[in-house]
Amino acid sequence: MTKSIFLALDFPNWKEARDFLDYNDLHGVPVKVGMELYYREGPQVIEYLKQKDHKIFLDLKLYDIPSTVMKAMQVISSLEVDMVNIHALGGSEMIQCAKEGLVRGNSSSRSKLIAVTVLTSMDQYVLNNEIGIPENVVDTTVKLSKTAKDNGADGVVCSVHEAVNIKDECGDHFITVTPGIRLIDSNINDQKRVATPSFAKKNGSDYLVIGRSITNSKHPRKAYEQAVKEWEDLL
Ligand SMILES: O=C(O)c1cc(=O)[nH]c(=O)n1[C@@H]1O[C@H](COP(=O)(O)O)[C@@H](O)[C@H]1O
Repeated sequence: MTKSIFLALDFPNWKEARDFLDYNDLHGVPVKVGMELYYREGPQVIEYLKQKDHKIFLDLKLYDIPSTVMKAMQVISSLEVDMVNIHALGGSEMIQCAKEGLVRGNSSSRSKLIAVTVLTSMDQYVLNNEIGIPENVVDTTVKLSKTAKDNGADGVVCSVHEAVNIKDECGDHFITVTPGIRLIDSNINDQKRVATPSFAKKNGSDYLVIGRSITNSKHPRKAYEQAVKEWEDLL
């Protein structure tokens, strides 16, 4: 799959998501389906989006004991999405089981397994004082990325600010997916580690995830085009 921007479809139901895509003429753009939409609509939302030729990142961030994650991934693999994610914090055995589940569910699975490192809504203070991880954010994301890679993940979710370090340690083929993207003048909301699309491109991101900078914009189509332009100017 070519490097691209996933539009986060953080909507409460398929009708709202579909109306947004239709009204703003965003047919066929790569999309991310997260917990809110998936928990409401279930697997049929994936089928609807496939029928409309969207590439799909299914963002359910699995994080549980290894056998549970394996069985869940077995089910998810039948959806044949382009990317699916887990939390790297689940550790090596859970990551291996996620991969194993994808293969058991569908031996020719083409879904990329992506591990979330440190959520972009967290900063150094939270990591050190609330979670109890003493290292800084960059070292933590790099360590989690190495664990993810060594145990079968195809890439990670991280912020733009760690992507170069992760590429240095894990190699250029190891995928970096970066949310926390803001167009200039957008509200950062609950995100802490943010960056613009052009900064992301220069700093080791393979895929961007953008939600509210586009969905809350007065002109979502224009906002999407601006993001793509910033991104593609640098390709
Ligand atoms: O896995 C993700 O997609 C994810 C990981 C992360 O660390 N941070 C993060 O924001 N996300 C998702 O990326 C999207 C970002 O949305 P906006 O902040 O509105 O652009 C949301 O759907 C989040 O669930």
